[in-house]
Amino acid sequence: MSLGEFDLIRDYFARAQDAPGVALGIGDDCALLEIPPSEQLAVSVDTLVADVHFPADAEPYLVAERALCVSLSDLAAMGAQPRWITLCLTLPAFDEAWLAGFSAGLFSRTKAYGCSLVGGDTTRGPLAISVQVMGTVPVGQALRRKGAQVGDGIYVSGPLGDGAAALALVRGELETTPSESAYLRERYFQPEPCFGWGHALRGIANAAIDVSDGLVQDLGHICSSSGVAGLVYLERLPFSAAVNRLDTTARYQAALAGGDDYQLCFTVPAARQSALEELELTAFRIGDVVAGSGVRCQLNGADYPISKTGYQHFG
Ligand SMILES: Nc1ncnc2c1ncn2[C@@H]1O[C@H](COP(=O)(O)OP(=O)(O)OP(=O)(O)O)[C@@H](O)[C@H]1O
Ligand SMILES: Cc1ncc(C[n+]2csc(CCOP(=O)(O)O)c2C)c(N)n1
Ligand SMILES: [Mg+2]
Repeated sequence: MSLGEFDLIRDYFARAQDAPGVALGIGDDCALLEIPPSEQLAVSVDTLVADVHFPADAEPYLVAERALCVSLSDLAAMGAQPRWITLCLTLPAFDEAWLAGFSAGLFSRTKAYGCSLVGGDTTRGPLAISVQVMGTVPVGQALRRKGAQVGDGIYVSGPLGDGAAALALVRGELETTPSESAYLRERYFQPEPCFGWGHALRGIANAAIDVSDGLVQDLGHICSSSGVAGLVYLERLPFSAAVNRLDTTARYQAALAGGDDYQLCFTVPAARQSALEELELTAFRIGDVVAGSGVRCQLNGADYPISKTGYQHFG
């Protein structure tokens, strides 16, 4: 007997979940969700296309983890708490082994981040995965791209360039030690959304974004939304041991324009710097918000021209 899309949904995704805030989950025309009156709903969707966002032959468990992590990263960047997700799957075939792995990877991460799958859509075609994420944030407290002010410090939550180095490794173009390989593979397939940071920065940061496309492009979004310019001091950028192994040009290229890092980049005014320092998290101050527009980089005081600012699908 051949199995259809309804069997697929029942067998791999329609788990009984007694999840908070879900009045009605998978199985009807819509899910019904309950949002406390003091909270706003934060919603975002990201699509991952085979061989554009992940290698088509990657293990399905890891593909699911990556899809969830990169989508949740946008909620973290807004300071929202993850609550619910929907999943749109386009699959070339009904491959039970692939689905079993994907479903296990997906539910391992929904459990880790405390969110539940409440619906989705399943179609046949070239492999692509869209995860819509929904979170809640106290009214008026979301971190936005707009709000950076001249005089703010520019910070990142952790090392940059891992995404680009990890992609080179996954493609077999980079040789590293076994422990650095393990680190980079984890950064590629399970890029931790910075929920601790997003939450802690509410009331401290003037503006925030997650670094998905590349630092210069993503910081550029903060700058254009806020009507300011960014000055980045390259000698202050934090790198992992694996990225430090790259030559200088490749290292800065990876950090500035590689993308796939999913760190937060944010700005903090001088008056709230001590509150930032009191957090149990270590931020790296990499630059200053200045008057003007765009993002400029300097290396030890000298201008450092940027040839590429980040990933663009049609660039
Ligand atoms: N096709 C679309 N229709 C409507 N809005 C869109 C569309 N594509 C993107 N957007 C919106 O444009 C804004 C920027 O989207 P973008 O995808 O660049 O941000 P992002 O999700 O932070 O980046 P990334 O996809 O690299 O993680 C978001 O508010 C997004 O919702
Ligand atoms: C197999 C493979 N090839 C290339 C890349 C690099 N890449 C693809 S999309 C993107 C930006 C974020 O995407 P979006 O803007 O669509 O959210 C980056 C850095 C990858 N991750 N996997
Ligand atoms: Mg984003």
